[in-house]
Amino acid sequence: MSEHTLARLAATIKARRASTASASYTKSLLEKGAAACAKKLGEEAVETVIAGVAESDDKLRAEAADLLYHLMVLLEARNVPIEAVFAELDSRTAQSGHAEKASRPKDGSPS
Ligand SMILES: N=c1c2ncn([C@@H]3O[C@H](COP(=O)(O)OP(=O)(O)OP(=O)(O)O)[C@@H](O)[C@H]3O)c2ncn1[C@@H]1O[C@H](COP(=O)(O)O)[C@@H](O)[C@H]1O
Repeated sequence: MSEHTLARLAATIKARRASTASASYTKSLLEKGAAACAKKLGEEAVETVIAGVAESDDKLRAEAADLLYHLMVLLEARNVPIEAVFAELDSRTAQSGHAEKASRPKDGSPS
């Protein structure tokens, strides 16, 4: 799993919205609207939490994959590009780098 995996999945989900194929779970979910997609994401989040507390690593991995998929579907339903989420994360990394530098003593000695 990488940023590219998520970007590829986002592109597939977007393509499913425009698809005329009837047998797409993604398309049927998107057609129900953002509120239904958000509800589904909430269910998957709860399942992931339960797996994180009380189930096997395999189960947690599977639930985490479901959770990411449903997050991507919600982003598509709301027309929020995954690249905007990546940019948000990148800006936080940059900010925390600045915060680290700012908290270092000016003479460079260890704190
Ligand atoms: N990554 C996923 C993916 N992860 C989870 N899911 C589906 O999400 C659902 C979540 O599990 P549940 O047990 O809650 O499902 P359910 O009871 O069948 O669902 P509901 O009726 O409650 O909505 C399952 O139906 C899974 O198949 C996914 N469905 C599709 N994809 C990918 O999305 C792309 C488009 O797929 P299609 O929509 O099938 O064309 C492809 O690349 C797929 O691999």
